[in-house]
Amino acid sequence: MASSEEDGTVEEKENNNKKRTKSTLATAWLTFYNIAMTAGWLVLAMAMTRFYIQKGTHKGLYRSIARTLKFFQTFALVEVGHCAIGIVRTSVIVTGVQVCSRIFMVWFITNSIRQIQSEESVILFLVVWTVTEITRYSYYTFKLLNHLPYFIKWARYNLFIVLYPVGVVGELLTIYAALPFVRRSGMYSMRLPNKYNVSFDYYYCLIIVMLSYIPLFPQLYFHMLRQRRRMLHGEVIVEKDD
Ligand SMILES: CCCCCCCCCCCCC/C=C/C(=O)SCCNC(=O)CCNC(=O)[C@H](O)C(C)(C)COP(=O)(O)OP(=O)(O)OC[C@H]1O[C@@H](n2cnc3c(N)ncnc32)[C@H](O)[C@@H]1OP(=O)(O)O
Repeated sequence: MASSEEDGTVEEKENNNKKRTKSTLATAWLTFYNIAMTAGWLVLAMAMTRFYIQKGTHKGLYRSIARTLKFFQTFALVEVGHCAIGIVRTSVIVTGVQVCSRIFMVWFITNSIRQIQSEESVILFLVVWTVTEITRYSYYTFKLLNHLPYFIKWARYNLFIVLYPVGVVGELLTIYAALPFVRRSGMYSMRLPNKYNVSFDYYYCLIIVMLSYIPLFPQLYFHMLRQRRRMLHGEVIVEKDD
């Protein structure tokens, strides 16, 4: 009897130790990840500012930062994994839509269509993303280190009110600017007849993507407004499961 009680205690202790090791590892990884991402977006901010000061124009700016942008934005896919394995308390769907739409903008629109890289709308969403991500990742970093300055928390849960719609306008204008080039070049499209007997038109796909902002964006925006009420005003909000 005594030995089974002892066994129970040993097992409990082992389980607790395992949980603690797991959460220490998760915290260490998240701290490293958030510091790296803050640094990455700061590098982008500095590169954009330097380019503009030196050249006095935004033309050519995208090409000058393309590599760094592609690397850090693509690396954000890891965040979907964080939610999926439960080391951050965020919805996989919300994070997935956010990250995938950004990756789509970078790889399948801006990077693929040279002619639109100097559009003002590209600079608009790049500046908005950069400000957002520097604020967001530094917020997570300071929070993990238990030293969160109030102004960063304030910026995290207020700036998005303006930046989110402005970023979306930049993205939509960029996709809109891409449409004529996509139609003319027939890029990423498959016309019939072909050996797979499949037809795909990237032009119409882009129109569907633009239309999908209508139902999806308000959901992301209202999610952030709920987070704002929870974090800044301490409201208890019951979120629906994914
Ligand atoms: C394939 C093609 C698809 C096309 C589809 C097209 C449709 C697209 C429609 C909409 C497109 C939107 C495009 C986006 C544009 C822009 O980004 S514009 C720029 C402005 N953007 C923003 O302001 C972004 C706002 N969004 C976000 O912040 C997030 O991405 C989010 C996922 C939407 C919301 O964040 P969420 O994580 O839910 O909230 P938080 O309060 O920040 O965090 C909740 C808890 O989780 C912890 N946490 C999260 N991540 C981390 C981390 N990396 N490290 C540590 N901890 C993390 C966080 O601390 C919170 O913890 P608790 O305090 O314990 O709750």
